[in-house]
Amino acid sequence: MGGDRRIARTAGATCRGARGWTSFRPVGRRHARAGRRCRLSASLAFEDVTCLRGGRILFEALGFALGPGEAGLVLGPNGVGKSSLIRIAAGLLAPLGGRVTGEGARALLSEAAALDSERTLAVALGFWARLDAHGDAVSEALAAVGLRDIADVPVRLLSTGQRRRAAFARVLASAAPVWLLDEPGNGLDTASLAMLEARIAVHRAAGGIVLVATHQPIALPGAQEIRL
Ligand SMILES: Nc1ncnc2c1ncn2[C@@H]1O[C@H](COP(=O)(O)OP(=O)(O)OP(=O)(O)O)[C@@H](O)[C@H]1O
Repeated sequence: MGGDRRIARTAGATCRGARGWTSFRPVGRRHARAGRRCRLSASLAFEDVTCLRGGRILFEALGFALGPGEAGLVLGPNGVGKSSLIRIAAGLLAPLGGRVTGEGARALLSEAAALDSERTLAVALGFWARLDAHGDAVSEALAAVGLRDIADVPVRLLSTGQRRRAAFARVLASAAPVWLLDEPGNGLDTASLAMLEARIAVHRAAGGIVLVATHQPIALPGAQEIRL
């Protein structure tokens, strides 16, 4: 993976964290964050990743690495490739060059919630949670995002903000240590945004990793900025 410290580079992109340039570190090491012992073992790294989409290079030779408890914040104007980066991290889009490595399952929140619109919220979420072998996590996840009272409502009847919270509940119920969140705050009111930030903080405190692409301000203390 190269040297211990590597300057993230890309055509017109920078990658910098609160503690300076990204550094690669051994996977699975105990991460002392705020004096806490981490329970999750996770990592995510982009190494010289180049993205071609629609015949256009969106970013080139992009590199960054996230260890337990860390967050990456993908920033940039419309159409620059933020969602494409998240899709590459999720394994849904192959990079033209470079590679993505990491440890731990990844959960994706994207524009499409991928919840069966004809099923009730609880059943639609349960489908995915059972695939992830965490079927019993649905009720807890719905409570966490404030949707337990409408667990029996069909997904198609949910409002925009409720739909986004349901998509986030799917991430919570997955128990994946690596969260890939594409515009997670879209459609959320102030209280829901605060809930999202709080859940992300709890996840990171437990050693989880979060990679967020967003237009709106989301509190991610100490996050590495990945500017496209
Ligand atoms: N399936 C596709 N096929 C071809 N080109 C695509 C496809 N999806 C997106 N693109 C193009 O890739 C570029 C980057 O799109 P992407 O959605 O990653 O940008 P973004 O930074 O997330 O934008 P926004 O801030 O508007 O959400 C855009 O020019 C878009 O037209």
